[in-house]
Amino acid sequence: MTILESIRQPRDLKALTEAELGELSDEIREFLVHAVARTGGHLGPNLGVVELTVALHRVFESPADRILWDTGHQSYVHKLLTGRQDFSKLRGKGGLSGYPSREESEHDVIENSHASTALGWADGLAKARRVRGEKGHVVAVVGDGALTGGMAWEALNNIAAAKDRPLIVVVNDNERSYAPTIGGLANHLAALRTTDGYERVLAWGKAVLQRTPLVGPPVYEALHGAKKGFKDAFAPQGLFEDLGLKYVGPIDGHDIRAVESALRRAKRFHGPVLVHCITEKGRGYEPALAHEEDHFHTVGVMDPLTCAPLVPSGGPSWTSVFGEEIVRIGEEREDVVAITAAMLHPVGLGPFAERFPDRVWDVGIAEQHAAVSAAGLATGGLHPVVAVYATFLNRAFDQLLMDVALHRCGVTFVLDRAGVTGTDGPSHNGMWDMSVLQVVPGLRIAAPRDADQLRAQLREAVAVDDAPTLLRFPKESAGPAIPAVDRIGGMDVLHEADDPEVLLVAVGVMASVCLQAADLLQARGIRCTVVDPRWVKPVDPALPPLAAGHRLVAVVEDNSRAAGVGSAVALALGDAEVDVPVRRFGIPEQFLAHAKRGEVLADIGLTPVDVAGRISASLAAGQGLAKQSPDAQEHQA
Ligand SMILES: Cc1ncc(C[n+]2csc(CCOP(=O)(O)OP(=O)(O)O)c2C)c(N)n1
Ligand SMILES: CC(=O)[C@@H](O)[C@H](O)COP(=O)(O)O
Ligand SMILES: [Mg+2]
Repeated sequence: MTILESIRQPRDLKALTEAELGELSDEIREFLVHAVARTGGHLGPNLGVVELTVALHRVFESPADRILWDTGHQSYVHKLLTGRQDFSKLRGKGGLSGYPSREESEHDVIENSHASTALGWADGLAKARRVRGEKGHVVAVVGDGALTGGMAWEALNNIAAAKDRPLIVVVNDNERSYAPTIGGLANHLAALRTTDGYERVLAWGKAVLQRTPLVGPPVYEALHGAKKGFKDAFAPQGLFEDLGLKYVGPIDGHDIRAVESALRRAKRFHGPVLVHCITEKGRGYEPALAHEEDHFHTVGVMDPLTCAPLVPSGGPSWTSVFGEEIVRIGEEREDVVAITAAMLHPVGLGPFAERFPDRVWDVGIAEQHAAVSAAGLATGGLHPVVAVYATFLNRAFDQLLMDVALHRCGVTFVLDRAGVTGTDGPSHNGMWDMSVLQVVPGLRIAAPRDADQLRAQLREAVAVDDAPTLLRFPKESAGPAIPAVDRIGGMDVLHEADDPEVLLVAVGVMASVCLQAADLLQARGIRCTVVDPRWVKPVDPALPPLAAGHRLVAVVEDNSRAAGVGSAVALALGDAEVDVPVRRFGIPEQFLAHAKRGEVLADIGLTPVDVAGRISASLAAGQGLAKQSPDAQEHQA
């Protein structure tokens, strides 16, 4: 039995010797590389927190002490030490989640994936403990990247204000988000890390320790106790101490003894403490360390020896199509600039940054700032393209509404990972954008159905300089081109029939589902028109008159059914007094468990067979009995 297998719960760690802890760390890294290579997942971040996680679980008594992981993508080691060692279906249907999950364990507190929230949670939990007179520590682990998010600073402002309320913030500083973390905060962390004299003092301390093994631990404690003095003498004045947090660090986050010592001192302190740990993303796995772009932040299924992908790609990704086209547009228009929220490569802006390094900004994990800054750029005469994952735009709703739309700024938002993303679980699906954004006056939303449409609609979007525009597309490959057979208004007709009964409105990537559903319906003698509205907000004025020539309208979208495109179409038909029932096919109003995208779509009935089956059942039940029937009622699927 390996040491790792012998760890069933955190308390099992306490009996291990220093040598065994070293062995355990090696075993964990070996386990992570092989397990994550089999399923895909967040490899680099987890390789970086092995010793930190072991130390946390040796010093604190989870779950009585609450250990919170910001973003949650670095919680695999925590899972391994809290009784979850079956990683065979990690992020897959029925397997472990890629993030903390309350359903999985009493040791998990926040079910996250959106960054920069853990400090706010910690603030609330610490306050609750105080009010209820409960004992126990609250510890929040936050990355240097997550610390660039505004929410983290709102929380720190509150945490620092309560001098007598214990709360421990552990900064896991690996100098990277995906790419190196940017900005004033990153510079400050670097200054704390690299002050020459301070480094020399630390090196001297380590050397003393190594020479005196018997008195090592007490000397270590004394050395760390004296650190504040050293820091004042040699390091720049700490921003955190100026704010009112006790600063402990910087600590070598791969030295379990050093981390434990720092955590124990933090635990004894009766107010807010920040422990600054220096770690290495991808630690112990050469291919990750050598990977300049992101140190294997996430990997797909791969061979752990060669790192060759084991799942064939299905053609160019949506991301790469966007990435290439925005460079072409950039060549033609000098005013087009780009913004990323710490995800330059994942959103496809890498080539643009290479070609136009002065026309792209990484603003950190700060979607709200990205939107407001874009409003400023637009007002300053440029056309910004803000590229984010769909789920993260939720953060910037108010800024899109009040700063961009109210001021009629020509800003283009590009939402990658829209719709069901699947394996990253409930918080990562980009399934709300077309609902929450319906209410934004002046905003135009495009949902391209294929790569050609993405290129064309991106160009249409950046041509709008007096209102916000937005494009959304899903994860993975863009699939084959879907030709139009006709154009009505601004909409592409994808399939026609004589005397059609059903109008299928295919939103973006759901075009292929609708075409297949139309074939299935045709086989049952039900004739369909399939139309791709291209721009789904506002509803094309040609849609209501087209709908009037059918018995039933079915809107199929990879977005929440609640208040999405289907609802907007129903509203437009109502306003135009077109009395044809509308069935809405979309994502039910629920949080979707992690599984592959295809599995999730099948579970929620967004497949051609389901769509066709439900449409023919509606018709058989008498819905849309006659074209333009005055009695037809709008149908809520
Ligand atoms: C609001 C939000 N925006 C973007 C992301 C995408 N994202 C996931 S992890 C990450 C980088 C996190 O860096 P850091 O906190 O330093 O953790 P590390 O991976 O370095 O351990 C980003 C940008 C996110 N999770 N949440
Ligand atoms: C934690 C987080 O938000 C990202 O790391 C995300 O998991 C990446 O998703 P993709 O793998 O789809 O880029
Ligand atoms: Mg980091």
